[in-house]
Amino acid sequence: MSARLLDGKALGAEVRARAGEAAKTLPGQVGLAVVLVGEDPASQVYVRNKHREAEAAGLLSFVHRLPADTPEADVVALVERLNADEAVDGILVQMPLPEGIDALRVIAAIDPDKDVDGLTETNAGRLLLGRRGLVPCTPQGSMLLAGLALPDLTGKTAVVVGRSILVGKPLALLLQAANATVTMAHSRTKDLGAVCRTADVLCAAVGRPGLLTAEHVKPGAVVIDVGINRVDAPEKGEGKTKLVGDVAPEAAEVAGWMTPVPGGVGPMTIACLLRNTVLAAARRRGLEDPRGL
Ligand SMILES: NC(=O)C1=CN([C@@H]2O[C@H](COP(=O)(O)OP(=O)(O)OC[C@H]3O[C@@H](n4cnc5c(N)ncnc54)[C@H](OP(=O)(O)O)[C@@H]3O)[C@@H](O)[C@H]2O)C=CC1
Ligand SMILES: Nc1nc(=O)c2c([nH]1)NC[C@@H]1CN(c3ccc(C(=O)N[C@@H](CCC(=O)O)C(=O)O)cc3)C=[N+]21
Repeated sequence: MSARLLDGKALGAEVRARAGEAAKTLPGQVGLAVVLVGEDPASQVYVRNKHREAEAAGLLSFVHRLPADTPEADVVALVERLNADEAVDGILVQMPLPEGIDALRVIAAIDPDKDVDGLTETNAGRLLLGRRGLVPCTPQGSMLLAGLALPDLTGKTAVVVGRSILVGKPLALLLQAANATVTMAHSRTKDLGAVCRTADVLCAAVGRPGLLTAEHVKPGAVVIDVGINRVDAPEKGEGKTKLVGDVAPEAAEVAGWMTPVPGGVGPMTIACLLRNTVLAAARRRGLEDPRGL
């Protein structure tokens, strides 16, 4: 058996197109501000992609680049300016922040109603309590991809490997909200293979290339690979690298459905960021959530 592909590029394009259509129905232009501190090469690529996709969807995109040695207080002051800026509907502070800047303090400065990353305590709390808020983009994108394979997760078993605030924890909450029976695994989990093999939906958000293999996968399972790892690729030529996930490619022999890396959860993350920005814009204008978003 070979797993069917859960295509994040194609679904992401649909989600972006719907976000663009919904943005057009709102008065004024929808604005997204991205803050990038320092020169992390991966972050630069992501921020460029976010800017390009936002503009392609008809949103205004403001990218604020600050040097790595910017004092925390200046980053916080920029966030506060963006909170007060009427043209800005969504604020994203790209992680990781340089050493010496406390990410929690910067995140805490973001207006929760502009927090399109869903990282503030307010939005994390809303998600926990099942109230309307802004849901982190990567977990949201993971759920949309899982939904292509299993439109109804009721009674299904789900295992989430990884318990970060950005991915693992919110993803487990979304799976629970969708009536799955959820297990969370992490670096202290005993017999990860046995735990993972219980999963109808197996989600990997770890950051270790190939940590999960065919042995971790229940036959026919839906595998959502959130991991984005840059590794050497000597087969492509000297000094070349490539992106791989947390799940070894041979797992596709056992899985029923699987997300590729690249082209899986990554593109969905950016699409859901645009979706969240349009949602935030509608709510800030006192309007209903746009239909079909
Ligand atoms: N596609 C996308 O859009 C995005 C992709 N990512 C990618 O997802 C991956 C995870 O990111 P993030 O959640 O931020 O990572 P973190 O480093 O914050 O968390 C990693 C988690 O994996 C767990 N872990 C580490 N080693 C093992 C192990 N051997 N067995 C089981 N669990 C383990 C850790 O456990 P413990 O808590 O015990 O330490 C931790 O909970 C990365 O590759 C990142 O690049 C991230 C964000 C967006
Ligand atoms: N505040 C904050 N919010 C984030 O959501 C956030 C962050 N910081 N820091 C880093 C992680 C990582 N992340 C990705 C987004 C898109 C791709 C993506 O588009 N990936 C493409 C490939 C891109 C490439 O070729 O490098 C793919 O998987 O197909 C990947 C990773 C968002 N993150």
